[in-house]
Amino acid sequence: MEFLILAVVIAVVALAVTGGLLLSSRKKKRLPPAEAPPGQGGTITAPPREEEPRVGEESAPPVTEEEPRRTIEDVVLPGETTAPPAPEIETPEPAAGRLVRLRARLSRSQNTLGKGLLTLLSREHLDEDTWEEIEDTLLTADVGVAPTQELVERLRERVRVLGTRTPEDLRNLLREELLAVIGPDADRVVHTEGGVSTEGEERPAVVLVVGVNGTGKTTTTGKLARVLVADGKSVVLGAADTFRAAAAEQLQTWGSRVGARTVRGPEGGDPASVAYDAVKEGIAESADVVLVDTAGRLHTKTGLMDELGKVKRVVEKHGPVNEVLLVLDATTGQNGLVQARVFAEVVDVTGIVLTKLDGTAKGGIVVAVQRELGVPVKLVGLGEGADDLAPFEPEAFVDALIGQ
Ligand SMILES: Nc1nc2c(ncn2[C@@H]2O[C@H](COP(=O)(O)OP(=O)(O)OP(=O)(O)O)[C@@H](O)[C@H]2O)c(=O)[nH]1
Repeated sequence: MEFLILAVVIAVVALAVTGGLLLSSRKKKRLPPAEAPPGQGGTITAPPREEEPRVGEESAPPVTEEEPRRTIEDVVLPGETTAPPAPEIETPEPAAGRLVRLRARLSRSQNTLGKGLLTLLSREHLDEDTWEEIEDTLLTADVGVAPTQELVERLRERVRVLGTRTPEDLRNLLREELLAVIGPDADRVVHTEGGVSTEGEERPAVVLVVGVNGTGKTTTTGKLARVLVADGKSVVLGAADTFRAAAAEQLQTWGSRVGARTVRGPEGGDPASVAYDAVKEGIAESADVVLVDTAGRLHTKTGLMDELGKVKRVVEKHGPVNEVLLVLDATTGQNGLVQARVFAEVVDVTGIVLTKLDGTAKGGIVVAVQRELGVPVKLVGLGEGADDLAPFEPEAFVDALIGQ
């Protein structure tokens, strides 16, 4: 019995010893080969944790970035700097007469408003139905309710007095009445006369460009710079729309094409400070005009008011703002009028720029927006081309509409 107990004890001890040996040999296998760092006499040091291979990395070949081969021209010697090639300065088209040159772009308004009205007025019997159609044509072209009623009233009166109507008579009559409702005598000049700054220095004229993002505001600012350069003015641009990084980039590209410097701020920075710096730069450069592109997020009226109000106040530290141009997209119709109202409550708008008039039959918006704000349309956008922004001339506009 004693022998039996002794044999069992020996067997258990033997098993325990063998198991222990096996475990220790496995652990050793997982350790990396021992390294003897210089001067440490073969002390085993485990590599730092992050150097242990991670899942999926064991089989991947080490990534070695191959340096691109440089030619002798690429090597920059100490003291040398690489300057980007200077952009070619363009000569913009003269601003005068652009509307006449671009008149064909008004073809959609021409067909619905101009030719549509002429066809209706030429009917032999101008009965109530025809007058209703004339009214509808004007309303469809976004002329607005009150101006439409006035215009129809005037046309009825004059047609009655006229008696017999030749096509020529009708054309002249319509031309005169459309012109009267647009306002031939309004001041449509973009005022760019400089002055004297609060510090007594020569000061450039300052034009703030406001409007909802997406109406073509930044492009319009860039195109307006070209109009001014074409008129012999030197321009500095202020990229105060700091909420859209691409806007500053876009504006700078427009500026560089006509040699106008663009003052930018950090993305999301204070628009008022960019506007202030732009005017400061304009004074330092003795520029004629500083054009400031502002941000137009219409999220809340108070937010907009705070932001635009601040930009204007800060800029006015240098001297008064000459123009506040409101950019509106002509294709948005009534929505554009709502925007116009909000902006007019926030800043004193002095002129309207109607963009995308080339893509709409709603040329009558010119009348409606002027009525809404009591402010003249000064410029119209008639295409995506760099020189497709034209000073608004009522005569040329009406002639284009009725095909003269
Ligand atoms: N057809 C036409 N396109 C225009 C006109 N004015 C601007 N555009 C185009 O409208 C497109 C959209 O412009 P927007 O989205 O308003 O861009 P943006 O000019 O940077 O405007 P912001 O967002 O205010 O900075 C651009 O491709 C412009 O070239 C115009 O008068 N006619």
